[in-house]
Amino acid sequence: MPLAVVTASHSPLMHTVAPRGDAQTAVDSAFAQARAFAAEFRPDLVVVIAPDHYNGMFYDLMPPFCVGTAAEAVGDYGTAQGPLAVDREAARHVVREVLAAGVDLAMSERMVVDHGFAQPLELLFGGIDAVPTVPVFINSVAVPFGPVCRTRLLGEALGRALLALERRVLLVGSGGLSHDPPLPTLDGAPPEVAARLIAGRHPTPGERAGREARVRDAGLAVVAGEPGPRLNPAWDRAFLDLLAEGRLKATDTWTNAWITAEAGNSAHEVRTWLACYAALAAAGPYDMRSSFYRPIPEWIAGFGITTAEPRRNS
Ligand SMILES: O=C(O)/C=C/C(=O)/C=C/C=C(\O)C(=O)O
Ligand SMILES: [Fe+2]
Repeated sequence: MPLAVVTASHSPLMHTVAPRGDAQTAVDSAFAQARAFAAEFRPDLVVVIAPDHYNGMFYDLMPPFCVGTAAEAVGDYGTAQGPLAVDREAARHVVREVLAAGVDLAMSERMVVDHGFAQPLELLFGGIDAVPTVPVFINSVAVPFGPVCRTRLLGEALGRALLALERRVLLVGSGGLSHDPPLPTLDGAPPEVAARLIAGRHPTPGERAGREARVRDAGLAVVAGEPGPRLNPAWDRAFLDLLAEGRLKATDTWTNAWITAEAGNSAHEVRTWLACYAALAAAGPYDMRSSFYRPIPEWIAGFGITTAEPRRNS
């Protein structure tokens, strides 16, 4: 049974900061195209691969990869709060098979997720609990990271596990591309920030509002004419080309320091895209069906959306 892929950037600023020109319309229409692709594929399982931003995963125990056999969204940046419709049996199958393939990953019976998971579920399917889901977390924010090839191998193992299910599985990758939004780092953090990064679960509504306001203000500063964090459209386009041409192994030589220097601290979120495409490649040659890209400084994001499916016999 087939696999298919949709990947999309997410942004906490998407619904609160208006970008210049026609960027909003262009993004809306690219999402409409991705929605139509997903609807036509008729998935009976959606595997969402996404990062977290210190809402569910903290430095008290930070896994590189984790599958949720049950999951709840915190409801940040205007996304819904509540349980995801996790397909528990499929999630447990994925954990078993990926571990058996030699790729270590954690499992959570109470995974907590944020807008990284919720935004694509809402934008593609209309809600966080609208489709049977297996949530797969890839740490893309909390350094240190393992080598990029580990993510590719995770994707390959995931793809093989999903093929064995004999279901119509849509993989959704969330995050990237080049971007560096304001996110605290543990190194050099003042004690109260470090405490939040280590175990900042259940913030008060005031604390959450403060965090969200800081990110929104960064976007509004760009709207007001400040330069904002650097994006790297050339790097983003090269990554999109690499995916379209199936040259996934080329990322094995990428170092984490190089990714950060070229594309920003949060560019590591492209690991979610790499895992999706590696999973799809496990089913054989594929074709990218659509590829949208815009640098959107007001959202502090090189913003991309792609769709892909196995190559059809001609
Ligand atoms: O300041 C904080 O504690 C949290 C900041 C965020 O959650 C920022 C998120 C940014 C993205 O998800 C992005 O990919 O741009
Ligand atoms: Fe993010």
